[in-house]
Amino acid sequence: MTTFFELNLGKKIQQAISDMGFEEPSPIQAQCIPVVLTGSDVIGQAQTGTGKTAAFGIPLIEMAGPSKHVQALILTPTRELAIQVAGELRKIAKYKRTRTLPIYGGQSIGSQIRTLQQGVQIVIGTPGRILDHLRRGTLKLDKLKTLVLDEADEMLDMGFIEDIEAILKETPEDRQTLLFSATMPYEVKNLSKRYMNNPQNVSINRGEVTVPLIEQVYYKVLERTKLESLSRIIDSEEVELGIIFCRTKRGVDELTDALMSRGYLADGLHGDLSQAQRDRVMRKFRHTEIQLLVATDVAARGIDVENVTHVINFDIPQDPESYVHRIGRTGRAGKHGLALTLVTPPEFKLLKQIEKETKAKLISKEVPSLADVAERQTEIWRDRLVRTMQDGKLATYRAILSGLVDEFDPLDLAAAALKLASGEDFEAQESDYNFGETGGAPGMVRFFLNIGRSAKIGPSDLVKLISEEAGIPGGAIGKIDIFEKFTFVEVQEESAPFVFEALRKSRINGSRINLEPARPRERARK
Ligand SMILES: Nc1ncnc2c1ncn2[C@@H]1O[C@H](COP(=O)(O)OP(=O)(O)OP(=O)(O)O)[C@@H](O)[C@H]1O
Ligand SMILES: [Mg+2]
Repeated sequence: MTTFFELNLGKKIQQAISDMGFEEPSPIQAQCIPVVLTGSDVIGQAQTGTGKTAAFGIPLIEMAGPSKHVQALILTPTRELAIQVAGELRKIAKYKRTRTLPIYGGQSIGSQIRTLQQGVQIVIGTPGRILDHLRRGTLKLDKLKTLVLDEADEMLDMGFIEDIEAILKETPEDRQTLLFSATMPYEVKNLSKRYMNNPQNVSINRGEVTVPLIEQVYYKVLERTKLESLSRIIDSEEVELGIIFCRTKRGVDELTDALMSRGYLADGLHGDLSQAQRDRVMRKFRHTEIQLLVATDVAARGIDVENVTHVINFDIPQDPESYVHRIGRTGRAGKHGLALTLVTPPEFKLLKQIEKETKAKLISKEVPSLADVAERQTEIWRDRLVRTMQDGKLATYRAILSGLVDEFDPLDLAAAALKLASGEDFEAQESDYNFGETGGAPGMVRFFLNIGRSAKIGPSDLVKLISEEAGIPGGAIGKIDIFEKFTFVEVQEESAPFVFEALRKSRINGSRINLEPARPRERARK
């Protein structure tokens, strides 16, 4: 087993790597770093989440000299990835202070130009904006020593190849060229030889492209009940962070809205959003302010967010490479992950093709029934409770309870605590969900709001807000049930149209309220 020490890296870099918490090099790092340091061209292939970024990042920083010219250029297919790779390089360069800069579209070109003028040694960018700078003469690559194509097969694909060739023309012939990806189809490897000089192949785990730590499952679903299937699947899983992939931008918008109105903490990411919006969504996801990131393939490659437990293909990916990269957003750096794919009948052929080309075995599971979901929820809460108890550090809570156990039944106390903590009123759900069957109050219409307890708005605030916005007396508002992620409000029938109109237009904490008259829910099958 190689250690970072044995790789003969500078002290400052070794210290930085140790600060990053890396104890030993991953296989691709152990094999690539020495070869890259000799100046060779390298084609590096290793599974998703196995540290390819540092496999080129560490030697790049090691080789960076004091000259203020751009010495290395890393190209990535998306802006988010450019930002992330730049972040990882900055960490490696923490003590050496090599100057790095991410350059991507949608960001002020002026500030990029000013930083470039001050001298940058390593640029990380997306092809379009890099070309823009080359044409303006604000970026010069004539002293470039190393060019890296991260996600190389994507970069050499039709969508990017012209831009890449145009950029290559601006670089010295004798540059070092490094290609990295988890997938490297034969044709791409062949094509890449045109741009490389006697490349060394470093390939880890030949023949097995997906990560064994990712459990792969598929569900047979029908197009028209896909959303309901997805909700049940999510509700019966313990999702810490999940990425849900859709085929189109519009699909992302629609699914995001639908999930939000069902009370999930979700937000969408695709290429038609402004850069500020894209940044905000990624930040919220990285800080776990949202639980579900709904995205197009813009998030399929390279994106590394800690604790993504689930990847869900709401729409099955169109080719096996996309599948490999999408599911690779989980199961990273030695962690387990779950990849769930929804498949409609006409898509079965695609599924078979994915299985064949990735040599992966997807297990088939049934979409859970409502009764299954209820059972799973109970299990999930039971597990969480036991885990919390076993983790200890309960002194404060025990102190609160110690005065109560003499007076009340401990089981009742525990039940009340669980009710509070779960934020779900399982008892209330029995009757309220089945509106129309066990009956909401007569003469009342119930509304469903996508704001919940997390919005920190109490019942009296809601009464005030609704009565003011809709111009109805407060007395027209009946029962309000605030759950963790959503709220039910009952309103007298004659006031309902005003409430509907008013709430549709209003915002709470800056975001649009999703509102719909509550429909009777399917009764859990017993
Ligand atoms: N030697 C190491 N020890 C521990 N963690 C590491 C090591 N190298 C990298 N990591 C961490 O592993 C995670 C995945 O690394 P990285 O994003 O470079 O994977 P990748 O191989 O580029 O994956 P992808 O194919 O999806 O782009 C990152 O969070 C990174 O910080
Ligand atoms: Mg990567």
